[in-house]
Amino acid sequence: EESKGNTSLSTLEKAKKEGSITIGFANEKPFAYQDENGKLTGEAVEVARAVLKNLGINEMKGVLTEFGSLIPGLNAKRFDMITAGMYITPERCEEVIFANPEYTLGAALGVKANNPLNLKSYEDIKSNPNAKVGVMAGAIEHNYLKDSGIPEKQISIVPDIPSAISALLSGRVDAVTMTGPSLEAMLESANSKEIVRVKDFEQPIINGNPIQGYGASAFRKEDTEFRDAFNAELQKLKESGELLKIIEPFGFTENELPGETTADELCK
Ligand SMILES: CC1=N[C@H](C(=O)O)[C@@H](O)CN1
Repeated sequence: EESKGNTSLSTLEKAKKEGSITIGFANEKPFAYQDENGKLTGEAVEVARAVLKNLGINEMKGVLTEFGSLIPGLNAKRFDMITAGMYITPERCEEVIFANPEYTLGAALGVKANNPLNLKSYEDIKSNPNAKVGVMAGAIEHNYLKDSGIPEKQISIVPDIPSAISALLSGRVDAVTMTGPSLEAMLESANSKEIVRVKDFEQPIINGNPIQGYGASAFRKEDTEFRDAFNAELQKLKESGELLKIIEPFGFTENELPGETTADELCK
């Protein structure tokens, strides 16, 4: 605990005073990444940029870290918020607090062209002991795979999304799983006819429901004031329709709008 004397400012007060904030991101296109010119952008970054601007914070500085290190990095104060499109989950809510969601999505599967093992669901991976699936460390899809009953020996954990794609290209894995937008972005940059998205992928059913992720910015537990201020501005962007305009350039549509779902509900 830092001293709470007159001189110690909250994260929000400090950011407002300096007009600047440091965010953690994992270079996962289209959520949060650096473009060709080195500019920090992406769905989550641009939503945060609009919100922060309305809070009087005009500059965002990025700290790149592996997805699995975002929460530890936030809590170690390497940066002051996470803008990585991270899904709100009860486990994560024990370590950080989330703003309300910006979008909602399911999972996707990438395979070799013509899908040689005919993998169309996590169940198909489970029922073929020879099938190996790659997933990014710290990504929720790893939990989905385990919860679907796929043995660990069929799961290959890689540090980031590009490593998942190289594992698939080289044949070290037969499939990769990640969000649809991440897979689409990777297929575009790989620009290879050898790997494809499974079009008729069946969403995994976990606890009786097809999985549905809700992504949001995350903050340290003590920064409730910051999170609440962020939520208030985010709500205005939702009500004005501005949110959709911000996320559309990154491939999101009105189908991905989160509706009225709140972080509170998703933490339970
Ligand atoms: C944007 C994103 N969401 C998922 C998660 O929150 O774990 C993973 O797919 C990693 N990336």
